[in-house]
Amino acid sequence: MAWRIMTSPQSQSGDTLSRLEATIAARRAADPESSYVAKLNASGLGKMSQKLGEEATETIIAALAQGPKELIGESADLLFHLMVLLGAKGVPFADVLAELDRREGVSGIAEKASRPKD
Ligand SMILES: N=c1c2ncn([C@@H]3O[C@H](COP(=O)(O)OP(=O)(O)OP(=O)(O)O)[C@@H](O)[C@H]3O)c2ncn1[C@@H]1O[C@H](COP(=O)(O)O)[C@@H](O)[C@H]1O
Repeated sequence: MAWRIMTSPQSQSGDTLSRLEATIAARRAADPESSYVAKLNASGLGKMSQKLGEEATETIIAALAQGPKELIGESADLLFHLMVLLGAKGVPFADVLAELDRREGVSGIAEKASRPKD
């Protein structure tokens, strides 16, 4: 049976990640004892990058060996940690969306073939 993922009306509006970006910005300077976002920021870019890598690995494991519920959970962790890293680097999420918009309609195969040869 095909899986049907239930989405909330809120997440369908497409601004979930934008709201998360604002929350992360607001929590960055909070008390690391009570805020995970602040704790991550206090620990530095190295730790944030390491967490992103760990969540990517856990997402891969979920995809290969677990079910949709686990894949959804790990994907949420992955996106959250990516948003924290982008925030720490001062990269607006809108810039990432703009890059995706720029790529829209350009086949990955064609784009790769058009790259200059070494
Ligand atoms: N979306 C999230 C979110 N997703 C995952 N996590 C946390 O990410 C961590 C990842 O779990 P892990 O087991 O991999 O991490 P860990 O082993 O506890 O960490 P390490 O000891 O390895 O560093 C957990 O502590 C999760 O609770 C999140 N923490 C916060 N948010 C959002 O950020 C907002 C602000 O959070 P605070 O800054 O904590 O107030 C929240 O209201 C949420 O909207």
